[in-house]
Amino acid sequence: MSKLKFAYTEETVVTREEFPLQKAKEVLKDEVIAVIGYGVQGPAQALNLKDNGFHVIVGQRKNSPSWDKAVEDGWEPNKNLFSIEEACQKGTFICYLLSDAAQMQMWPTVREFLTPGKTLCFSHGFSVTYSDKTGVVPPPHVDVVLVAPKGSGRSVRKLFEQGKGINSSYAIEQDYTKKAEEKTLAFGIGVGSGYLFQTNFKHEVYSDLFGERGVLMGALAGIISAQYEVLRENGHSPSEAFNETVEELTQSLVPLISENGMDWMFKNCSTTAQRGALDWMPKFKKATLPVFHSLYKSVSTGEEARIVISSNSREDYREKLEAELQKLHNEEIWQVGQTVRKLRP
Ligand SMILES: NC(=O)c1ccc[n+]([C@@H]2O[C@H](COP(=O)([O-])OP(=O)(O)OC[C@H]3O[C@@H](n4cnc5c(N)ncnc54)[C@H](O)[C@@H]3O)[C@@H](O)[C@H]2O)c1
Ligand SMILES: CC(C)(O)[C@@H](O)C(=O)O
Ligand SMILES: [Mg+2]
Ligand SMILES: [Mg+2]
Repeated sequence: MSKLKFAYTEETVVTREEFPLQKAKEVLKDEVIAVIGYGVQGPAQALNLKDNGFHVIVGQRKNSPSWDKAVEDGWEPNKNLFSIEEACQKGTFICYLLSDAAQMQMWPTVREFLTPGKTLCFSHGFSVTYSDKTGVVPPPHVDVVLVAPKGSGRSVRKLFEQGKGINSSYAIEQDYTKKAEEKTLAFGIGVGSGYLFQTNFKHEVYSDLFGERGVLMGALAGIISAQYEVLRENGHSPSEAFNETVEELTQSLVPLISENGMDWMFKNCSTTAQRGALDWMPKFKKATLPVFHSLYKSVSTGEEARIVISSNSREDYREKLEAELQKLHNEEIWQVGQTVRKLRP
């Protein structure tokens, strides 16, 4: 565990060099890790743990598409794939990876199996931070911890298969055994984290909800849509509008930002582009800053959590969501994208 300087601030970071896989396996050697839920994060974390040699079982609702997916992925019913209840009973380190709304619904069941000394692990601070809405209040005799990969479950698995890793935040909410931190770090290394940085449940959920509604997904999708629309309204062809909005962003410029930062990406564009981007950057910042302020407020007051819980708990939630995503899929820009992607050399 080292203290690293991030610009002017010192933070705690744990790397694989400091906490090797061998040590992680030693720390968790007597634990049965039960991954509850096999949606997006569940498969990635469970498969990475299994491939890394941990004792892991999966708990999932029977007769569900996720159960069938688990079987397809090689999990065997009654051997290492069980109902949620059975897995919670067998597991000593319970990794709660149902959707956030489902965590709330299944809580009365899961709570029954939290006997003294077990660990309850989350990948999001949602259920515990908004306990006034979710009712998720863990008993005092368990460790309550968090390992939150900072990316989609798809990337968690893909990067692991490529021999790389994603970064994760970690937090300890309750340390009953006095070994919570060691176990959490071992688990974080086990699921394939490249490194782990320290947070707390509240900061994890606030930043995560803010980020995904903002730059990572909501704001990104919004400004992409706006720019495409203006280009199309002004007579630009679909391929030109798409290339100038999405394709160049993902294929050329974001990889440059990833390699060496925004300034370096700017340095590798023309002086014409630099002048215009530097002039327009503050205008976009000014236009969006109030939106970001109201978004943070909506997160910190619990309004976003309330919306998530009320909409995701509805019977017809999946169908409604599918219809919304289908609408996005059918938009001209994303239809054009299908053709453009096929043209990539
Ligand atoms: N999706 C991601 O990549 C990602 C990334 C970081 C953190 N997280 C966090 O990880 C956790 C799991 O998220 P996810 O996106 O993998 O979940 P998900 O939406 O994919 O759902 C996971 C499982 O919940 C089950 N489920 C849904 N409703 C249920 C119900 N009423 N009763 C019982 N089971 C039910 C589904 O069968 C599914 O297998 C959440 O806390 C989420 O915030 C997710
Ligand atoms: C992958 C994300 C957006 O980082 C995650 O937070 C999620 O909720 O799926
Ligand atoms: Mg999230
Ligand atoms: Mg996230």
